[in-house]
Amino acid sequence: MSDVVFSARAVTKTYHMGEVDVHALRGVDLDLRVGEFVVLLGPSGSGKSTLLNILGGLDRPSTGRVFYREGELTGLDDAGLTRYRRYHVGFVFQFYNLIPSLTAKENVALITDIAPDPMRPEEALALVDLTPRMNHFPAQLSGGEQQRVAIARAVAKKPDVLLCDEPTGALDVHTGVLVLDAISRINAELGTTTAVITHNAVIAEMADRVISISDGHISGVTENATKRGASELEW
Ligand SMILES: Nc1ncnc2c1ncn2[C@@H]1O[C@H](COP(=O)(O)OP(=O)(O)OP(=O)(O)O)[C@@H](O)[C@H]1O
Repeated sequence: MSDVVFSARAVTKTYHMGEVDVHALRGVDLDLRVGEFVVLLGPSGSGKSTLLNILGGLDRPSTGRVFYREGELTGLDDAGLTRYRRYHVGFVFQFYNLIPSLTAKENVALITDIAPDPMRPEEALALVDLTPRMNHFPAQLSGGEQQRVAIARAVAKKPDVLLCDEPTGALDVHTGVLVLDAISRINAELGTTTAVITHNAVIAEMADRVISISDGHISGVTENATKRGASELEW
């Protein structure tokens, strides 16, 4: 069996803004392997979110092809992409998007209620060290705790891939480290292929591989001979 989860081939994305064409991706070739922890590193506007959204089936390339395991995402219709996202992908964004009137456990249960083979909400919250806060509402949790609820919600359906867009963007260092630690533990313990977008080069030290993106291109790929744990990072 191939160890490749995603393959992107000659992927471009152009946004047409009135008279102006914005070339967000200018020809990306990329393979992501089963179980790896990848950081997508690049400056603002370089195309990181666009690439992650295409891999996650939230958006489509303008040209090029994207494969997920033995299927082709670029061959799916909208219903197919929705199924793909629902069953295979967990997303974590910079802002947590929790429902304020539901507790942490209830926010996670929203997903576990519709997934085919989920873990229990309690289990997902234990993975991110939030057992004691399970019955708290978002307003009663710190930013980092809310982000960990969002991570629990993303992984509770046991997705194959976890895609995180600036998960620590709104957090201070200490809280950011706790969030990154939760993400890397999930990658290690569940084997969930994980991609994290950041423009913070320090975070790249946690990854198996660092994919550098600039101006819509992949400008470099490096393997980290040794990975650093989240608690060893400082920025
Ligand atoms: N929906 C859209 N419509 C028009 N242009 C867009 C859209 N989404 C992204 N872009 C443009 O595409 C380019 C790449 O954006 P993208 O969000 O992928 O970059 P990024 O590297 O994730 O940036 P950041 O770190 O600031 O989030 C930018 O020039 C952006 O303005």
